[in-house]
Amino acid sequence: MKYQFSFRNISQKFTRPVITNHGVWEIRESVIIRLIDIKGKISWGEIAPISWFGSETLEEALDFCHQLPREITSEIIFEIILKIPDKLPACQFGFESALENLQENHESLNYHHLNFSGLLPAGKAALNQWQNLWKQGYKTFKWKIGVNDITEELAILNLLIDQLPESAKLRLDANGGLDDNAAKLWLEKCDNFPNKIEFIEQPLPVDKFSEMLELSNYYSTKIALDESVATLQQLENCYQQGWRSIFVIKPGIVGSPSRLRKFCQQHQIDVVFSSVFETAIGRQAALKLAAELSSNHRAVGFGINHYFTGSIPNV
Ligand SMILES: O=C(O)CCC(=O)C1=CC=C[C@@H](O)[C@@H]1C(=O)O
Ligand SMILES: [Mg+2]
Repeated sequence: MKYQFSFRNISQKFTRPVITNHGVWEIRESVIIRLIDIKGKISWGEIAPISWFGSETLEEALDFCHQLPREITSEIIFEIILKIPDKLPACQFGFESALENLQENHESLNYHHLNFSGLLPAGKAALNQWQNLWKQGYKTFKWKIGVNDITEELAILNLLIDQLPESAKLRLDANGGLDDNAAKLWLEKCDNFPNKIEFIEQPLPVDKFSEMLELSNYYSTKIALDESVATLQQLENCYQQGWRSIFVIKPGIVGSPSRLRKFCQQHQIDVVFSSVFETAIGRQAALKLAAELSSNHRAVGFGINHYFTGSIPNV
């Protein structure tokens, strides 16, 4: 079957910049791809790279799209997908999702059984943001650490824990921004609140795997790898090296959905699915995978709508 292929670079301004140890992120750019079959059926896909996490850059994704023909067959798309090198994981996700949408009625997808985690702003702004999310039904919150001075952040954590309702859970995400001593301080602190702190995400940089493995065996607070398992290759490597605590998987940048399915079906891992701040197009494809592969109770990190205003830009 022949398809008309087109793509468009879009950008969305965050209403509130995403501030992490990686820096201040103000504009989210991604590539929306569109396939139209001879009957006029339209299928969408989204390529939403996060290069500082280890995916390709937006420019590399656009170059890849530019070199493709405007009219392609499903065989060529499949061939393209097989040929997309692992260094273009966001393209793998975008094209394979678009092809899957052509092949099945994905509207039937039901992911309403998933619980969602709401992302709190870094710093003390979290103290007056959690209530709005709680009112919207969020019971799990994620708060960025390693952004401000540790003494200040530990004091804010005390206030957050005092304020949060009994049933609320808190995740802390350091984005690899702590050193060994700071990571131990945070873990010691969190071990005092075993029913409140769900896990600390990526406390140390990606090159400190063995230190994180050691910490995960020493403290009761769980550690979740995120940047360390950003692509399928890294995910497989960390598993082979013995990681059995939590894996944060960002479907939008991890790579091929079919390869991810295979990995999660082969290994019963403790997984948290996480957004890459994609539009509803990428979100739907990512939540489809989360609904299929979330074998446990952990909330999915897709509570980020308050980070954008308005609807998807028209593509
Ligand atoms: O995982 C979530 O709860 C929301 C998404 C999220 O926190 C992130 C998405 C993309 C890049 C980062 O800023 C951040 C993360 O590190 O997990
Ligand atoms: Mg993270």
